[in-house]
Amino acid sequence: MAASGNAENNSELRIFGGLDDLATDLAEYIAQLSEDSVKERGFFTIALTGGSLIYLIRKLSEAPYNKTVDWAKWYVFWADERAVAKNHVASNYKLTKDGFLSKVSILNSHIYSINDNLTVEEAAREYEFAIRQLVRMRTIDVSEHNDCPKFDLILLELGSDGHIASLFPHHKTLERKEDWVTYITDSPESPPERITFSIPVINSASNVAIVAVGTDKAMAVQFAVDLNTSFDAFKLPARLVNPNEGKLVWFMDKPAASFLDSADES
Ligand SMILES: O=C1O[C@H](COP(=O)(O)O)[C@@H](O)[C@H](O)[C@H]1O
Repeated sequence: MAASGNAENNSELRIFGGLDDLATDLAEYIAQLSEDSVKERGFFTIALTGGSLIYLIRKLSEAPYNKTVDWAKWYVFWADERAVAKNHVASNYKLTKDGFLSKVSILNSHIYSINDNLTVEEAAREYEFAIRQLVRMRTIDVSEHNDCPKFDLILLELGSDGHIASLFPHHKTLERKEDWVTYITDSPESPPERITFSIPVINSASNVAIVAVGTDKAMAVQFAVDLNTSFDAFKLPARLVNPNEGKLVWFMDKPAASFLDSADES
């Protein structure tokens, strides 16, 4: 693995020769954050997304983590969801349940999936309300910077157009400052209706990790990571990820990192 950091914005790039090494390191990173959060606050609040990410966190359900992680302290959320039934192949909940949740002992009452029986607007409001209750009880920490929830970890996957969660280039959701959870009805990727965390919520997390794998992500990675290049961030939502008080770690394979100078060092 090649690693490099940027002290100015508290970010780190981890570049791996293969997906198995990436998955091993990602599992260790999540397990360590879980241990630290449980020690510090008694809970671990994690927001997941869809894509190949769920396959890449599979090692958490294997030894030693299946035994060593304090699963009873986990609270699981989704940073985005597609407006489809929970048993639909495009559902991020289904993907996560089949690939991860069904293999570890997280309490059902700690799994906060997004309601698939409402309009996206209603589902977003309901989800935000549930998160507000958990912030009030301090199960989810609160940001000292604003009143936003401070998740212990938000785990995102980069889209080849630079989208993260369901925040797409040039979309008006990128400007939402007040909403914690918002919705779209015109996603450029199917399905068109989706629910998503807003940028302020993502940037209020204690830790944000972005996974990028494959050559089709290389261009988006370059513009998201190289903050010295002038570039309109609204064209590339991942560039807007800059945790206020937290840390950002990128996990990528060599093809995704191939346009970065640091990729040559590994
Ligand atoms: O639509 C989505 O895409 C991203 C990942 O992008 P992909 O092009 O690699 O599939 C995913 O993280 C997000 O949760 C999802 O809804």
